[in-house]
Amino acid sequence: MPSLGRLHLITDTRPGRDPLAVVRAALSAARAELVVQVRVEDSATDREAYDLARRVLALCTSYGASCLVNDRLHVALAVGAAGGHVGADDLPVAAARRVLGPTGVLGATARAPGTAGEAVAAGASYLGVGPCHTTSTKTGLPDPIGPAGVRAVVDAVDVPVIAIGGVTAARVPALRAAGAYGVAVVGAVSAAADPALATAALIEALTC
Ligand SMILES: Cc1ncc(COP(=O)(O)OP(=O)(O)O)c(N)n1
Ligand SMILES: Cc1ncsc1CCOP(=O)(O)O
Ligand SMILES: [Mg+2]
Repeated sequence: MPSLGRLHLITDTRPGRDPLAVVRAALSAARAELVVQVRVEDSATDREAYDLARRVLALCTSYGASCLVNDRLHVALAVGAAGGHVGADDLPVAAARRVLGPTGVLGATARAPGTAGEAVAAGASYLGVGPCHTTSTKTGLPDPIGPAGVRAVVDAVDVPVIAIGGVTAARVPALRAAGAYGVAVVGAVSAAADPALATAALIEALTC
């Protein structure tokens, strides 16, 4: 399995956004270091998810970057993505592992050491841990766990921890100091005036 990239860009497909333009800009800055996770609204059809994932994967492939699909593992398999990401409302991790097979990249959401350990035992190859900070991109989330919460999970598992939720370049050093392998972002890139510049700043912060 190729090593996991440290910067995960999650697509923002809310109305009025242009996820492909953002992915193009981010790839131009991060190139093979980027992981793009295709995430669509729950209301999107499988056909819409498939069409976006196919386009994102083609862009990623041209830069040697990886593409994952959130929630809809059948879409990940259908387009030939590297893997997928599941959380509490999705397939259980063990079932997701069976769907993706032994070599697929499988991310699982966790915010506490206990559930993190269970996810790894069930087959997760990385963990998305958060929300680390307040986010305006997703509603209904529990309180942020901060870098200390990230550290607690990092100490409990032996897979890469990807910190998520309100991550900005300025917040990366504290998350890395807490042991995060990398970060996942929506707004820090998608809402930036210059998504390529914002991506470059995140990569710079991750490589310091
Ligand atoms: C890297 C990463 N971490 C966490 C999540 C959140 O997944 P989930 O809890 O299933 O919530 P949705 O994204 O499906 O709304 C993620 N997607 N990626
Ligand atoms: C999908 C998801 N899960 C936890 S926070 C989040 C969204 C993160 O978005 P942002 O980087 O804009 O805070
Ligand atoms: Mg999910």
